[in-house]
Amino acid sequence: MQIANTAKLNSGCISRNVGAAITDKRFHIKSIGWNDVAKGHTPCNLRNIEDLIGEEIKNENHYSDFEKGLNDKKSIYKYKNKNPSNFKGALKDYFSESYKKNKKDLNGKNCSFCFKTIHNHYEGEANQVHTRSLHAEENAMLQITKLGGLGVEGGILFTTASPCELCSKKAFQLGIRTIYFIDPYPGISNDQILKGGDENSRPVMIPFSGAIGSVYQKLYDNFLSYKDEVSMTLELKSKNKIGIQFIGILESLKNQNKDIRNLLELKNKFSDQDVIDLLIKSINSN
Ligand SMILES: Nc1ccn([C@H]2C[C@H](O)[C@@H](COP(=O)(O)O)O2)c(=O)n1
Repeated sequence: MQIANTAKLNSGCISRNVGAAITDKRFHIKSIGWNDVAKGHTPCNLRNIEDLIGEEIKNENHYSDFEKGLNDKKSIYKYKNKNPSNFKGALKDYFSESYKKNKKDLNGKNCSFCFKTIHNHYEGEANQVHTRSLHAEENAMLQITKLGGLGVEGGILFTTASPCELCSKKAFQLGIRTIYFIDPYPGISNDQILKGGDENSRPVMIPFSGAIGSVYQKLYDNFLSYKDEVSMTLELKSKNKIGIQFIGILESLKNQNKDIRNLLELKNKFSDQDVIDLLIKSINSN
């Protein structure tokens, strides 16, 4: 899950960042994904409403024809209301006034917009399908297909947000048997998809428990190599064993601790107590 959690930092979605990792049943990693736009599309965090709400459209290739209000003449799609009649108009209507008034409060931050939120707002819907990104789980599944990996039947999906209905169906179809998740994502995917069908093939949803993110890092990061830590802990207690064997450790710590640096530079000989005091001080200050 820590790998899925790290993968989510790649996401350019401005609504939610999600990471996923798929393993086989023995926890060998098969693929990693995060929510991201289709290759070649520009992530939302790099786009700016200013490109679209002015008279002239800027940075054209970062926006779809639909967003630019240039719907294909043959398209049967229409916004329900006359005003705004297209997405460009909707974006202006949604943002223009508040943007003009409060732009300075962004302190130079890019004014990105969420297509899904605005489109749904004018449609009067709450449709998750309008997200520009592929979902993290979906991207992890597609990575296996794209790069020709082995099957994941019986495998495990780790995802930082529980899967939506579409990704749940795909997980089911791939034969994934266990889904670990952190945040519950709203919707009926669990009741509608994962608890449907053949009981013997249903993936089981398990809320993740354990250290994650910076807590994981704090818990597992070594201060010293474990070998040195054990020998130091055991041998510091027995007199006259210190001397030379700990000079190596002190050397490796000297850049982190100025007391150790001073001691190594000023003294040729250290008493056992010097070494013990410094190491304890150094461990405590870490
Ligand atoms: N299980 C999930 C749930 C959501 N998302 C992604 C898709 C969108 O990029 C964003 C949507 O978040 P929200 O519905 O909160 O706007 O999160 C995802 O990758 N996996």
